[in-house]
Amino acid sequence: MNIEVKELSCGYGAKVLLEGLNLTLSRGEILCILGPNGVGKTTFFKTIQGFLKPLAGEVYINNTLLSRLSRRELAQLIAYVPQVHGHPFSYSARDMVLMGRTPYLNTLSAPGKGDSAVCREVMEQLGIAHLADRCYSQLSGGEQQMVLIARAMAQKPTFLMMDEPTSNLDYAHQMYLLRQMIKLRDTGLGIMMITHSPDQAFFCADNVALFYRDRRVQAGATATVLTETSLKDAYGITVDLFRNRNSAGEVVTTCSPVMG
Ligand SMILES: Nc1ncnc2c1ncn2[C@@H]1O[C@H](COP(=O)(O)OP(=O)(O)OP(=O)(O)O)[C@@H](O)[C@H]1O
Repeated sequence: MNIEVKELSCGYGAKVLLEGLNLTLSRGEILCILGPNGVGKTTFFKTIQGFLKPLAGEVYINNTLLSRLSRRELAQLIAYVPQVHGHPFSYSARDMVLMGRTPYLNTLSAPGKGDSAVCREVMEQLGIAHLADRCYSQLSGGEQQMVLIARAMAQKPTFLMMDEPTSNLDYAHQMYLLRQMIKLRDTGLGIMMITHSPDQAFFCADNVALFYRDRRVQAGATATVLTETSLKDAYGITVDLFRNRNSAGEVVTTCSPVMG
């Protein structure tokens, strides 16, 4: 089972942002998408989820052309965690998570006990069960972020797409979330995640796709794609990469910008 992108070009009409993109996300894999602001990462996500037509090329989900899948079929395969923004309605956090069950409900049917049990389970798994009765719009940005992730997990997808999921989280919650992603990856989920942090990619990604301003995308194993040269090329800043053993004995790569 995989998402396969073949010779994909995406953008808006005459505004081409990416060209000739080839990559695959398999189950049990984390793929991080990196690149400068405005380069087309979210546009790529919209294209993969069928909200935007490809300008050229194809997207296949489990060998089926994306355009052949219904919205319901797609929602049972791919869950999306958007960037946090205000929600005008006063739903409880529990009801927000319950919305993740929509792809499994028939028209006019309400969520049942099984759906509630799934929601309870994912909220517990993500450590946010205590937020269930709180009003979503009154939660902090980080708490809202975790609720949106729980909603996506309640969808019981094969693939999870996350747009900067750690942007509102404090340092401890960032690490907690990345560890959860690794656990979910190990249960067979395929995860595609946009991040602005090469360190996060080094921490959790099996593969990365680095988007450049000139429409190029370099995709492959994290250590092969993210180098001092490619990061300078993509972001225009000099960085040093350090490969060390941490106090737990794990080999880790970290990235440090060179000032001046
Ligand atoms: N509906 C639209 N029509 C035309 N251009 C758009 C539309 N939506 C976004 N854009 C433009 O497309 C470009 C890429 O936007 P996108 O949100 O994909 O970038 P991104 O790489 O996700 O950026 P960031 O890292 O800042 O979130 C931007 O210049 C943006 O203004």
